[in-house]
Amino acid sequence: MPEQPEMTIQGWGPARAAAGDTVPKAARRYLTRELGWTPRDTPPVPVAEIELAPSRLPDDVRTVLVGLLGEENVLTDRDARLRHAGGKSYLDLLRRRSGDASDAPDAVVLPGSTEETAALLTACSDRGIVVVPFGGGTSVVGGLAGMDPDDRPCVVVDLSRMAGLQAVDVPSSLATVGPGMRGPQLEEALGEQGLTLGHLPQSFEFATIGGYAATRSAGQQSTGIGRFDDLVAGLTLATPVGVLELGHAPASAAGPDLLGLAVGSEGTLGVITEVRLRVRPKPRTVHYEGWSFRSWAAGLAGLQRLARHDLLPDVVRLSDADETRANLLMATGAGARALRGALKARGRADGCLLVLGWEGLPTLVRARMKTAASVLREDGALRLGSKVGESWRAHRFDGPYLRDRLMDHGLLVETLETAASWTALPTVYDAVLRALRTSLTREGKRPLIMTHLSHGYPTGGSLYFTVLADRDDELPIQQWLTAKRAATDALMSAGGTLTHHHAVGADHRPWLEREVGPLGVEVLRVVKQRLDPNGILNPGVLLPE
Ligand SMILES: Cc1cc2nc3c(=O)[nH]c(=O)nc-3n(C[C@H](O)[C@H](O)[C@H](O)COP(=O)(O)OP(=O)(O)OC[C@H]3O[C@@H](n4cnc5c(N)ncnc54)[C@H](O)[C@@H]3O)c2cc1C
Repeated sequence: MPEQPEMTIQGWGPARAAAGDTVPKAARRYLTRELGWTPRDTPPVPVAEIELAPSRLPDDVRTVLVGLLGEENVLTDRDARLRHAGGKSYLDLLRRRSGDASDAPDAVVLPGSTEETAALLTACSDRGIVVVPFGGGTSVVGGLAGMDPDDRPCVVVDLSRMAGLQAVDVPSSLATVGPGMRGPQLEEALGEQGLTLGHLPQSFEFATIGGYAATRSAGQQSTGIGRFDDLVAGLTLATPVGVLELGHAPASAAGPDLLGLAVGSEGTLGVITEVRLRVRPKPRTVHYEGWSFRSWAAGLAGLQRLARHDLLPDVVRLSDADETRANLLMATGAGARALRGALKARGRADGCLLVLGWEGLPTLVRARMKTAASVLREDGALRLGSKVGESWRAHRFDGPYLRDRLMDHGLLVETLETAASWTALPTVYDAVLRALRTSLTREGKRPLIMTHLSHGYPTGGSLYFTVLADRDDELPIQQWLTAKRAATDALMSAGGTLTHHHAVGADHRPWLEREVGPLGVEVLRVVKQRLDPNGILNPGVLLPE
């Protein structure tokens, strides 16, 4: 199996790049002007200085776990515990960069099969040990916080030993995959058989199949191929009280959908130990292109019409005017200069950029593109060509690397997302911008909020906000918590969902009751009580305190 590189502890990627480790000049200039930002050096403390309390794993529990998994698969060393402390949200990174690893587990265990996982869950349940399933560690909602009201010792279950493509049923387009497998390795293995899964979130390089299923992830192509929920045909869930095998036939009317209950359970009901995925042939044609709309409202209207006529492409990404301007002004090179010039010449300097991606059989792609183009032109859209689309595609995984560099120089950088109906989208958009601007504006400092619509549906779409602001060096955590709380209240009041794809985690759980109602929360509690009677599975996430 291809190797899966280890993630750095205080940021994104396999290791911090030594060369070119600065904010590009154009971005520095633009952000200084926009934000009232004072660029300064705010590097992370050396990893060796991160504080870590001694492991609290009782000796007798360690002996039991070693008996089940082998000495080499029960780790209590500093490096293993630090690598499994929390996820990759802005707040996670702030903590790790400041030397705080108080959320690190007491031990990391690596089961190799469903049977071993089930046995370790029963052992931990019997002994009151908290268990947090861990995929790629890319949660941005505190999904790995391991917070337990009773402060019991905590074990992280790392699924990287279960990371293989186990079987492919080509006629049925089904692949059976270990939960710890990451996207690039899965795509490589499927590609050898002419197949693809096509799930491409921005965290693609490090997130895992089990993590996608546990959080109901959405990828950049989810408009075309569906969200991860749609790609899961079945899965195996190991719980402290037994193993559930869910999803056998291509479709079923045998009662309520238990598979749907496991997908999105965020490690609170069990550990996903195998996933059966719907795969497809690799596309024969791939075409990405850029368009420009005069305004955000015109862009939304254009996409809405495409959605109504079932003409949405596989990738849809409409940037608002602020995101378009920021991307154009921070981009460097001859291509970016030419695009800026062309847009200015055609009176579109303040317009909104739309990236569309089409994949599949050549004749179908051509026909879909032609029909969609005529609809978009009726809405006043201007075709910019494939260079713009290809440039976005080439850089689509760059964002998190730049985030590290911006954090090195005193910036707050975070994202949030929601989804709403076509009718509610403009109100949700306005409400979130207002809330973020109000909470992040201080003397001489204002935030830059860049928004795009991605993931189009017949009934609406998802909004994704990227927030940059000069960091409050005294109270950086409080600064973001205040803004996030205001934005979440605003988007829910305006008709948006609590989360379209980041999941609930620890950060969103105070709002879950508002999303599903008190009875909805009660139903989830009853299911958890049955599968996890001692409440050891990821106690700090999903369900409100
Ligand atoms: C830079 C960046 C970009 C991102 N972009 C996207 C995006 O485009 N789309 C998107 O949907 N998300 C995105 N995310 C969020 C994150 O990548 C997803 O939530 C992803 O699905 C998490 O996968 P993971 O393997 O890293 O899971 P982890 O972070 O390890 O875990 C996430 C949650 O799932 C649980 N879990 C993990 N594995 C299992 C398992 N086998 N069984 C049971 N529970 C399990 C954990 O306990 C935790 O609660 C992004 C995150 C970052 C940092």
